[in-house]
Amino acid sequence: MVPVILALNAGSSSLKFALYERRASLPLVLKGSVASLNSNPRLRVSGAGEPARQRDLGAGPLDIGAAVEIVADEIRSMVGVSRLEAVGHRIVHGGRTFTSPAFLDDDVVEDLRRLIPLAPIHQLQNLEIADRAKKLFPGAAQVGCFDTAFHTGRPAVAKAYALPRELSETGIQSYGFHGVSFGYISSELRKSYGPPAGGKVIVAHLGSGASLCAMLDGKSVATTMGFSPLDGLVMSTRCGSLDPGVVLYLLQERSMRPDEVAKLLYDQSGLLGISGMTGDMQRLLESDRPEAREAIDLFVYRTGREIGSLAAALGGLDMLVFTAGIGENSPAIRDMIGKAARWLGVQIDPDLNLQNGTLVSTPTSKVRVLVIPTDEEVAVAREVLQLLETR
Ligand SMILES: Nc1ncnc2c1ncn2[C@@H]1O[C@H](COP(=O)(O)OP(=O)(O)O)[C@@H](O)[C@H]1O
Ligand SMILES: CC(=O)OP(=O)(O)O
Ligand SMILES: [Mg+2]
Repeated sequence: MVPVILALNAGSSSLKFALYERRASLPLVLKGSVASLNSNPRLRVSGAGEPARQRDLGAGPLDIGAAVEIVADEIRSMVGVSRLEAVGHRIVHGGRTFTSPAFLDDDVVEDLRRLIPLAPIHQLQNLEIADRAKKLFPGAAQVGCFDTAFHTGRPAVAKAYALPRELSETGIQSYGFHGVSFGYISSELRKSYGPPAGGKVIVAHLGSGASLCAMLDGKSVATTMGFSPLDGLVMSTRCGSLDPGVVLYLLQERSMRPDEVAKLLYDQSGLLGISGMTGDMQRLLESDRPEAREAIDLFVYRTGREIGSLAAALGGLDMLVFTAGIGENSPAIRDMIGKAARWLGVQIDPDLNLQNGTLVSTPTSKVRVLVIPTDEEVAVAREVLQLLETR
C-alpha cells in the first residue's frame, strides 16, 4: 500500500483537508472541509472523482478540536492510520526563522508558540491542531508549512516600518500572510505562462481573511498584510488597515484593556462590525439591508485602493487574479472590484464573469483578469513531500 500524506488548512472560518498518495504527482484520495465554523458548520467531503457529500453539524459554533476529530474520522474511514506517513499543517506565522517547511518537533513548536501574539486567532489554533494530530496519528511526521515564507524575498523597503531601528531589529516588520495560497497561484501561473508567471501580477486572495500580493515573475514583492493578519483589506471580522491613533485612543481615552481591543479588532470588526449582521460575504450579498451594502461597499473600496497601491509598487499591471472563497465564487464582488480598477486598464466581461471560468476579462482589456481556485492543501502536500525527500 502506498503511504499517504494528509494536509490540514485551518483558516479563520474553516478547516480544509486533503489526503494524497505519497507519489511525485500526489494523486488525490480524499478532499473536504468543515466550513462556517462560527455558525451552522457544514462538513463537505469528496473522494477522487466522486461527487461531494455534505452534512450539517448543528447550529455551531464548532471548536477547532471537534472539527479535527470529525476530519480524523473521515480519514480513518478511508485509509488505515498506519498508511499515514505525514501530516502537513498550514501555519500562518513562521516569523523570521521559519522560511521553509519544518518538522514540528518540541523546539520548533516552542519557537512557534512565541508568535501566537502576532497572529492570535490563527497560530494558537494551528498549534492545537498539530498537537491533536500528533496524538491521533502517532506514527506520522508532523510538518509545518508557513504562510509568511512566500513573502521572505520581498525587498527590504517593502518589509520595513518607519519605527526606530532598535524595534525593527527585534522583528517588528511586515511579514505578509496567505503565502501558501499565493505560492500555489504562482505555480499555476508558471505552468500557463512560463518563468515570468504573467509578469506584473496582483493576486487577490479574498476569503474570510483577505490580502493582496503583488508578484513580479511569480515572486512576492509587496503585500497588504503586515506584522499580523490584521492589516490591509477589510475582512470577515478583522478591521484591516487602521490609523494606530485609533488603538491609542481606545486604550488611553476609552480605558479599554489590551485584550478587549484585540477582540474588537480581530473578532468584532470588518464586515461583521460594519453590517452588525454577519462576516459572511455570501449572506451580506443576499441581504437588502443598507448596513450590508455599506459593508460590501467598504470592502470593495478598500480593495480597489490597495490594488492601486500594489500596482504602484509593481510599476504597472499585467494581470489580476481572483482567488479564495469570495474571489472564486462571487461575480458581483469581482465586477465591483474590476470597476474600481478600471483606470488601470481592467475590463471584466460580464458574461465570462458570470460563468466563473478562468478568464473573465474582455479581449481588449489591458490587464488580463483570471479566476484561479486556490489549493492550499496540495501546496502543503508538495512542501511535505519535498521535506520528506530530503530527510
Ligand atoms: N458564492 C459566494 N458568494 C460570495 N461569497 C462567498 C461565496 N462562497 C463563499 N463565499 C465567502 O467566502 C468566505 C470564506 O472564504 P474561505 O476562503 O473559505 O475562507 P477561510 O479559508 O479564511 O476560512 C466567506 O465570507 C463566504 O461567505
Ligand atoms: C492569514 C489568514 O487570514 O488566513 P485565513 O484567511 O485563512 O483566515
Ligand atoms: Mg483560507
